[in-house]
Amino acid sequence: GACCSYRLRDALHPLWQSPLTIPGGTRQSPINIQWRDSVYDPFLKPLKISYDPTTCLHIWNNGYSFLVEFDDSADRSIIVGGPLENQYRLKQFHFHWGAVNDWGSEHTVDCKFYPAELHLVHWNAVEYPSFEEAVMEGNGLAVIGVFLKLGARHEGLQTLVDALPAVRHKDTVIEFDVFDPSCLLPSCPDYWTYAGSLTTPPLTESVTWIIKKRPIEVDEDQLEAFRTLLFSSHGEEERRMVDNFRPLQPLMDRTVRSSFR
Ligand SMILES: COc1ccc([C@H]2OC(=S)NC2=O)c(OC)c1
Ligand SMILES: [Zn+2]
Repeated sequence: GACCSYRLRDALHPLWQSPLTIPGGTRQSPINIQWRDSVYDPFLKPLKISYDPTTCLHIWNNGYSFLVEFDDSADRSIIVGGPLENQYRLKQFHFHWGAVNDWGSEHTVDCKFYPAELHLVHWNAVEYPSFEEAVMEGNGLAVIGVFLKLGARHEGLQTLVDALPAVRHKDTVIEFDVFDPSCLLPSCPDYWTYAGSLTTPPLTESVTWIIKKRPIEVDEDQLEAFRTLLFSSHGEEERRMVDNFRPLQPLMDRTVRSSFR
């Protein structure tokens, strides 16, 4: 591949103790997005996003990342349009980040890593009865990926950052009852889209990826706050939660489409 060797791909990754690609996987994530190889698709619709901030439930540390989870028992926080055939319900969002600012994102653009990446996770509640079922289906999930770059302080993110000390250890949770995730989206509507997978076990090939072209800006203190979280539970030897991203996977027989020229 252009910017990465795949010999690692078949190794065991320290973080997950499982193969980095599922045997026979043809649409694994993350990937490098080579801007000049992406194909403008004029038939792609604008992505419509409507989130109800009161569907926010809690923040918890699941030992891989910290997740903000939402009440997905009705169509109150949804996305529709873009490359999607159906309406998808927001289930949770979380981040991936590095130990230093030179890396941390899962996807790369022209082989460039960002210090962190946000994943807004949605499931196809039109065709499937639950998130758990949708995770197993080719069109079950839609994940919006947003790159974070080092820059100005992000006021919307700060309310999340202020809650992180309460979820420092794995399996800790706090109530978080009003938050509007649209404050974490860049104003630019442009995105790339491709067919991919979850990036941690079960690695299922069920994700329609929507990767925003423009990053959002966060400051150094906010990135450092992510790095104060722990993979480890209370009472265990402390292991800092950093570098919770999966190595790049081969593009194989896929085309990345863009919503912009
Ligand atoms: C069972 O639910 C899961 C499991 C794994 C992931 C990983 O796959 C991506 S993408 N980021 C991750 O941390 C997930 O995220 C949507 C949801
Ligand atoms: Zn993720």
